[in-house]
Amino acid sequence: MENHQQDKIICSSATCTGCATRCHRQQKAPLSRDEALTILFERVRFDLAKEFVPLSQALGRVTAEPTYAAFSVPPADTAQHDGIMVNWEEVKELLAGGCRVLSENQFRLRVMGSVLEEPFDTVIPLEQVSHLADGRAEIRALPYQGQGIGRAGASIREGERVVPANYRLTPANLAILRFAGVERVPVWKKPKAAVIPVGGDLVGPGCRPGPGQVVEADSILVEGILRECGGEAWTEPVAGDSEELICQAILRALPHCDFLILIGGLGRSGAKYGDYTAQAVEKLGRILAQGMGFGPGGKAMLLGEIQEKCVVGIPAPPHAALTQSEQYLPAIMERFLHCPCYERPEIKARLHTDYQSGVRSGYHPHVALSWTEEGYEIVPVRMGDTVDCFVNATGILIEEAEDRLMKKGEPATVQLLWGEKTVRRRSRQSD
Ligand SMILES: Nc1nc2c(c(=O)[nH]1)N[C@H]1C(S)=C(S)[C@@H](COP(=O)(O)OP(=O)(O)OC[C@H]3O[C@@H](n4cnc5c(N)ncnc54)[C@H](O)[C@@H]3O)O[C@H]1N2
Ligand code: MOO
Repeated sequence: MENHQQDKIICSSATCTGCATRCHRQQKAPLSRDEALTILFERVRFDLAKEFVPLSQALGRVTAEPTYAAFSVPPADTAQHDGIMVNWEEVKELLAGGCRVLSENQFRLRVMGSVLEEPFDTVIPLEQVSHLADGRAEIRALPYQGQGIGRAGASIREGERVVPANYRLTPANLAILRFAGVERVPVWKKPKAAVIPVGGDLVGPGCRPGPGQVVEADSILVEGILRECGGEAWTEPVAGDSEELICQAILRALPHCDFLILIGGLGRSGAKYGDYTAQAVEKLGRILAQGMGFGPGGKAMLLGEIQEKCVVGIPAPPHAALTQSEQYLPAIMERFLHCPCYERPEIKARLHTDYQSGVRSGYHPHVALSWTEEGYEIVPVRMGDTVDCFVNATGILIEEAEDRLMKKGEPATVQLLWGEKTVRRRSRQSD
């Protein structure tokens, strides 16, 4: 198990970088996000039940099975335009005999959408027909056989697969399902997550924090990301700083959710310094990975399992919660829903300043982008729980290498938080 807390040689230094102890914490490379998720996905089940929902409630839901057309559309052969229905063989013979005039019983005037009538098999559009005063019709040329007919099932065939399984339903999908006679669709039940903030220093929403206190805000971030991915999430009361209180909160929430998110109490010094979350997870289940790659916050990130359910520990400093939640939670939701949850286009851009990646991991900070004549430039935002980081950032800088000084002007990968229209509109003025 890659759990640093179980290493035998471990120092108690608060700063775990480059010290002389050479403990296991320094010698082991942290797991990457993908390695940690692979361990989680191997050990924990991510099963969801199916449910049928009416089309009116199916937007954005993910299909659990393919859906098939209940009937053919159109249900019968129909005229594709206003015109006259004719029998093609009869018209051919008339024209061969040098006559272009049809008597009243040789055609029928019909509007678009009219069902084809025996013995007719072709529709000549009105624009190509002259009506004579005596009720007869004159045509100009021989149409091709079957011209102007929309065949039964030409749009949709009865039994045809309309939407495959594991497909997130769009408005267009709902329209074609309705057209094909499907009114209830099988979808995966939304993955349900209970969120438990941990910390005696937290005060509720709308409260003014006193010295040493902070408003509990990480849960609304986590809930929002989960909902954007198609999940259902709610926040439990804050758990105080003790193993027992955290265990009680976990056991209260666990029966009602598919997976559990704990926020905070994950400091690497553990219980010795008042952080009990990892200890509580170990007491009730097991830690599968802790202390993963890329900062901010990766050192405290935890994945575990309690009663066969996935447990995620998110570091609490808000910018760390932001970074880690955005990188882990959509991946977990994708595992539940078998379909992409959060797609961010990646671009290459040039660094406007030097950046230092994490000492024992990579770096995924939020950044602003500046749109210039030569393309995008990556401009830092003010880190931490700042408006700059939470509002003005338009991308995430992706650097996997550890302990690397990225130099000004160097190309780097950025995940865009929006499409380019928004990113350019919010383009940061760089100096
Ligand atoms: N001895 C060490 N201490 C710490 C280390 C370390 O390596 N050695 N790493 C630091 C780093 S880096 C991180 S990241 C944090 C991980 O912190 P926790 O997840 O344990 O966070 P807490 O201690 O519970 O809280 C930190 C801070 O965040 C604010 N906070 C907490 N909960 C919320 C919430 N729900 N909403 C908004 N803000 C929240 C609050 O100001 C807390 O004081 O560990 C460091 N320590
Ligand atoms: O891991 Mo933390 O880098 O202070 O947020």
